[in-house]
Amino acid sequence: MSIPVLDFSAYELGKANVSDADLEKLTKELRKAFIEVEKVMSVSKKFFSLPENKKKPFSRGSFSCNVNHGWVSLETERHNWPSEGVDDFQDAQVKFFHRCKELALKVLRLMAVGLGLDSEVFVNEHKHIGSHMNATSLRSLYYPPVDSTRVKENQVRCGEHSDYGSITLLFQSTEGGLQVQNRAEEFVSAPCIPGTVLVNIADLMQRWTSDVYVSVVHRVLLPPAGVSRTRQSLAFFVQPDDESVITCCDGSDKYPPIKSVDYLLSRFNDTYGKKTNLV
Ligand SMILES: O=C(O)CCC(=O)C(=O)O
Ligand SMILES: [Fe+2]
Repeated sequence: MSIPVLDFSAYELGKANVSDADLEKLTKELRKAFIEVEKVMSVSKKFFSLPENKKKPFSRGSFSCNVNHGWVSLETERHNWPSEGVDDFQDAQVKFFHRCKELALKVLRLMAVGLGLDSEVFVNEHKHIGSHMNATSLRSLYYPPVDSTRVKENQVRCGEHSDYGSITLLFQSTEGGLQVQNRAEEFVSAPCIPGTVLVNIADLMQRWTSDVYVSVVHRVLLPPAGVSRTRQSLAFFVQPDDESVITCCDGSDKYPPIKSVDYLLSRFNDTYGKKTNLV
């Protein structure tokens, strides 16, 4: 699976007017990037694994509507706070935090519309980003150069996990190293395209949408032996407001309602030691 790359310029930060048509187009692309690509991949895979005689009736050339439609058999075709010591650290981080917040709200709007929901459904539960009533955080990561003679067994840069909140905006340096798991449970390398922001669906969003938007398992491996390269990234972990109760938006009871802060704390306990039981 390749990771979809969308042009967000129609709805970029600071843009005052966005036409309904542009917004609708971007909403569809976003929905497709989050859901439909995987769907198409999986049905295609099913089709390809059928026996030859089941595929033949759908061969290219047998559709009167379009000569190019249809299946082509093999071999047919020839063709990633310190306020002292670093000037402007705090100022830069705070400004960046607010820009991320605005971008995240935009993405959340489109995600809601993409599900046929009111555009503000998710945004309404993210009213307090940047205050003590919301746990959204900006994490700045730097992975130092690696001395391959001192690497421990099975050591990685960041172990496989999915993020806890609604979405994560990830900004990565060009060295790469991030891998994301597709629905076939294979890890694929995320490309580092300058100027792009990687959007990860996180676990609360998966619960919220009853598994329509599925959270992504990801990891960062060490560079190959002998390669000392560093990695730097900025992760903006978007979390619903502490007191928001996340309930399946399709009205189902696939996941029981849970308070955002309770969910986050239980996940932190799991990550940092204590075990909690959640449904
Ligand atoms: O270095 C990265 O880009 C991954 C960081 C990450 O996944 C995390 O902190 O949750
Ligand atoms: Fe992560």
